Amino acid sequence: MTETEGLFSDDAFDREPREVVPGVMHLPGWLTPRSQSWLARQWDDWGRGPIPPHSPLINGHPMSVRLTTLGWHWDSSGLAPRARHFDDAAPLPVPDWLVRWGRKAVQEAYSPSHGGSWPALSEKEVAAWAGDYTPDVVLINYYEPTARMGMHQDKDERSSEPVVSFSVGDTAIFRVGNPQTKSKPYRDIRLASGDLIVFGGPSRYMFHGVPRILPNTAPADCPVRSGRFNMTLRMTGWDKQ
Ligand SMILES: O=C(O)CCC(=O)C(=O)O
Ligand SMILES: [Fe+2]
Repeated sequence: MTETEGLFSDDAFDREPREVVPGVMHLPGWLTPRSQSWLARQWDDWGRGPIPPHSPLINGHPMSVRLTTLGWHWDSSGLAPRARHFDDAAPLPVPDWLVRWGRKAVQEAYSPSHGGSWPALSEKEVAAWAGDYTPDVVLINYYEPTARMGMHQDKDERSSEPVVSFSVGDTAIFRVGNPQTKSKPYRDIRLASGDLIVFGGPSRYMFHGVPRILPNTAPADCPVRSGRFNMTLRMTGWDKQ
């Protein structure tokens, strides 16, 4: 990015909650530094679980991120209760505290106080809906500063409830696309450490990706010294039986 682009990008002005496009709410700095540290520490514990961080293959090529999951296993063929390539291990469960964070995220992101055009519900209606939000799968990605993620849709879930995404560590350029194509129109926004983004409704199946990580941009007190974690909470709508 040139200096001029940096000066005039949307984010240079605005670290307030905002609707990026209908259904996509960005709440900068939503996680406290303490919560960010907590999440970073969990990665170490989760990584020692039955499914160690690994780079799934997409069309035979390893992704540049390292991934582990909670609740369900993910690979390019979709979600499964057990991990074929890891001795059929079952992932660790989604902890209750993370479900609660997901509910709070949905409630706050879609609060009418932020002026989003979707879902056009009252505060009370949003609270009732958010109270039922029960994510049963979490994908946790670690990006080295050189890692990226190509444009894709999150569509392995049957449920169309929103995706809740938390970021910790270096800032990412996050590409908010459209539901039809991997190409334009899209908008690039910065997801910094502690940012929350929620995408649902008309944007639940938008294409999105991470074209770039901005190295050495994590806050000084962030326990992630290099690179970035992102975790996405989702409801699968699938039954394990
Ligand atoms: O790292 C991000 O912000 C996005 C991750 C993502 O799109 C995914 O895990 O499906
Ligand atoms: Fe995604």
